[in-house]
Amino acid sequence: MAAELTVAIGGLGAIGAHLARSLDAGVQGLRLVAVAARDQEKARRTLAGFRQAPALVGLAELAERADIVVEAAPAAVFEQIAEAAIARGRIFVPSSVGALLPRMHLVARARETGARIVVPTGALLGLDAVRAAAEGEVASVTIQTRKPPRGLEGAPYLVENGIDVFAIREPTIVFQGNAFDAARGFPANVNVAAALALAGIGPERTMVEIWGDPTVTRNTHTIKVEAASARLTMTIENVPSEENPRTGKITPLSILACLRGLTSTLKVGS
Ligand SMILES: NC(=O)C1=CN([C@@H]2O[C@H](COP(=O)(O)OP(=O)(O)OC[C@H]3O[C@@H](n4cnc5c(N)ncnc54)[C@H](OP(=O)(O)O)[C@@H]3O)[C@@H](O)[C@H]2O)C=CC1
Ligand SMILES: O=C([O-])CC(=O)C(=O)O
Repeated sequence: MAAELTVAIGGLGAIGAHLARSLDAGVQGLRLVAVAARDQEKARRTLAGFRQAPALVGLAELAERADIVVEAAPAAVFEQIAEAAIARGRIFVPSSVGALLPRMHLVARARETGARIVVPTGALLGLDAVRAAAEGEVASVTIQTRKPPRGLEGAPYLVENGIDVFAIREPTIVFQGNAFDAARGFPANVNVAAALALAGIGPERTMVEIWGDPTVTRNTHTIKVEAASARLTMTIENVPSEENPRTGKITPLSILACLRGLTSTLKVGS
């Protein structure tokens, strides 16, 4: 039987709190040992009913406590969590994947320390097929994201361009460009585009459209891939989570599935 891996989570919001609860309920081969949050009182309330409460520690300390460090915090504190985890040679599982794109030196650093960076599929789908296609020739990869306008609120690109999401009355394209620029302009919104770029042909060639769409109630992502081996068109319609409408409910579930894959005897999907 595979040895048990310990898990630490940075952030106890829509993703982190859900994931922490699931791990506390018991997952074969994984044990939650530490978490970090900003509001310590709120974190204590979240952890109050746990069967085995994890230690509440600072962001940089997560890496000292566990084999796997899951980042589930705002992109602004990504580096603090990532650098410590990679320096200690841990398995680093990022949620704020958009924050990884401009920091690819972390991958080189991980190579030196023996750390691994495991990007979960998150709120997206089909990264197994994209990775397979990218082993051969790929002509193009595009992703179209449609969100209820309030789910885009506060994105730096919209602020810089004077776009008021609350004034959007009909489906409106608010961004068109590559995944690198999308991640910079929408750091809390298009982690999915960043993950797609890393799975396939990179952030410069992966093209992104973002729509503010008052006709949708779900965060909807459609990927199209034109490859020598296959043509893929896939759509996922994510139910926004109560805690954070920008984040689809499937995200913590995807990370849990990813963590299970790190220890399970039977692993399905590439
Ligand atoms: N890869 C993917 O497919 C997806 C990725 N994401 C990304 O995942 C990340 C987390 O998302 P989500 O869970 O919805 O975010 P939330 O805003 O719901 O939660 C963020 C958590 O981080 C904590 N936090 C904030 N600042 C600090 C700090 N300085 N130290 C410790 N903890 C801190 C907050 O603490 P407190 O509660 O005390 O305020 C909160 O618990 C985001 O970057 C988001 O964009 C989201 C959806 C899909
Ligand atoms: O990509 C993201 O950051 C989140 C998202 O769209 C979703 O959860 O559907």
